[in-house]
Amino acid sequence: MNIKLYNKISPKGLALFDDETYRFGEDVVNPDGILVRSAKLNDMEFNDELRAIVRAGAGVNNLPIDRCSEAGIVCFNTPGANANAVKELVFAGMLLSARPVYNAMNWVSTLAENDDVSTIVEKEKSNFVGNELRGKKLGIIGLGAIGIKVANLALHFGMEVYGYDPYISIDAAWQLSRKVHYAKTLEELYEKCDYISVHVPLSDKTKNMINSEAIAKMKDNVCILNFARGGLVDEKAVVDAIEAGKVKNYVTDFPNGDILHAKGVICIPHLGASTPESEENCAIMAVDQIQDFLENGNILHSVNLPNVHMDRSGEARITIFHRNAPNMIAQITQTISDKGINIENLINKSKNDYAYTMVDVNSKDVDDVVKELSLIDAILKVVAL
Ligand SMILES: NC(=O)c1ccc[n+]([C@@H]2O[C@H](COP(=O)([O-])OP(=O)(O)OC[C@H]3O[C@@H](n4cnc5c(N)ncnc54)[C@H](O)[C@@H]3O)[C@@H](O)[C@H]2O)c1
Ligand SMILES: O=C(O)CC[C@@H](O)C(=O)O
Repeated sequence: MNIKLYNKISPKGLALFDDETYRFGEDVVNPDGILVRSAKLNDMEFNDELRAIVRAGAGVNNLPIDRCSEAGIVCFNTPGANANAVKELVFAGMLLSARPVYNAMNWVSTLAENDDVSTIVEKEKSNFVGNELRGKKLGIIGLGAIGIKVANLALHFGMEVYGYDPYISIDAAWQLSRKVHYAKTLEELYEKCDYISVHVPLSDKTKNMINSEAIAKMKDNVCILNFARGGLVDEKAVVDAIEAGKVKNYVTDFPNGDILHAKGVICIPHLGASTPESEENCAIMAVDQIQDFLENGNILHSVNLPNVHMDRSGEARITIFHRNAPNMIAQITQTISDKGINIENLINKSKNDYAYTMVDVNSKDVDDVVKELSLIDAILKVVAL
């Protein structure tokens, strides 16, 4: 099978590919699977053989999910695999805002070796006084893998933490410290917090959620941290609010030409997940997930289909990506039994508009069945394994 790589995928993950079955690289053509990090695949044409795209990371706004679903391509990500790395950098960002370390270090570097450095430092250090995080209020928007870790760590810094996430998962809620205050509305979080950190996916609903209206509700001198996606923040509104003295800093992992040299903006070059540890975690999860899917049809951590796992039985497995429409199981089983093939085992699960069925059958001779199933209107892709 052919796996096309975009971006640098950790060799620790790639080493898990079985050499006899897989060929991988950046120059692979007609891939069965794609592994990608931040490369934008939104406008890419995909080949018919392509069955899976795995985003080795969390955000999937660089994938055309709707178009993939219609083409029967399963999209995956690796939830939580880089969350610790991002959490740590969020605190670096918070500290860079609280204490003017960056400007102070720049100033120190202007001193000459033959200066009386220690005397000058002691005399001038009062120019670089900052605040402590302890006792300050941190608001976290989005309590997923990263938001939870940031919230829990902030408590150890002595911060008072407010969290907002109307869609929080049960797993996530279990991991969140009881000491985190539950903000019922964004307004509550905005009016209370000195630091506001955004950890939600970028979507049509969340685009520009931090805009001038939101900023107007925030406390004066607030620091806004964005380690999620540039598009979540209306950058012009933030830059204007910094100029007006309303916002102290905007710390972002997503710089661009418009904000690069703006006053009060602290730009980090998308380093949130750039640690060997998280690159390895993401790559290992991505390779495990794509291999189990391409070889067995099992799905774990897809963003357009639910988790589906079935132990192998019978002589062959038929996997079917279809619309979540009425009468699909009846049509599938009828088509198979019309060919005199017995079904050993079957699983069907759906997620929103799409569904996935795996059928284990007692015959290896399934080419005709696959062809007939492919002709059914709501079926988007059929593969025999
Ligand atoms: N800087 C980096 O390198 C880096 C690394 C990893 C992730 N990210 C970004 O961070 C985002 C979050 O990552 P994660 O791993 O925590 O994802 P996650 O899916 O575990 O968590 C996202 C959380 O946001 C919540 N949410 C969604 N819409 C919301 C809304 N309108 N208001 C409040 N909460 C909302 C969800 O319920 C979920 O709990 C990713 O989507 C990605 O864009 C950036
Ligand atoms: O791969 C990276 O370096 C960044 C990943 C990050 O943006 C994510 O969404 O997981």
